[in-house]
Amino acid sequence: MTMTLEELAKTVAKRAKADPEDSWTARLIAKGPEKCAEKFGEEAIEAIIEAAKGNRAGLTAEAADVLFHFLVMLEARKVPLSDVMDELAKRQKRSGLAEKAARKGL
Ligand SMILES: N=c1c2ncn([C@@H]3O[C@H](COP(=O)(O)OP(=O)(O)OP(=O)(O)O)[C@@H](O)[C@H]3O)c2ncn1[C@@H]1O[C@H](COP(=O)(O)O)[C@@H](O)[C@H]1O
Repeated sequence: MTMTLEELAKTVAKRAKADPEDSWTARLIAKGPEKCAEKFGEEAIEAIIEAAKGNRAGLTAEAADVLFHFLVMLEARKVPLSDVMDELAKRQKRSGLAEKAARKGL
């Protein structure tokens, strides 16, 4: 069983409109975009800790939390996942090092 980020983003958009009594997504969204961003940051730190420890199972679980809360943060600010993917697609023709060098030249 696998799922795509696009599928999860659709679930997040749907659950954002649910009753906060019944949905973690709706509860977070109801607290506002700043809280959603803060929660994403907390989950990212938990993932960093597991990565630093070399705990693969822990990192897998925390990475899932990061991706879910990343999508909630985007939903809270109404940034579509497709815009993020389009931004990545634009970068596909250029290596990250070349992009960094070009930015330094600005
Ligand atoms: N993928 C997730 C998902 N990942 C994590 N979480 C929730 O995120 C919350 C994280 O809370 P906490 O930080 O308090 O928990 P913690 O990270 O264990 O932290 P500690 O308290 O242990 O330090 C938990 O309640 C998890 O259940 C998620 N909640 C929902 N989803 C997806 O969203 C769908 C809709 O969920 P609802 O919005 O709840 O209906 C679900 O069917 C899933 O597909």
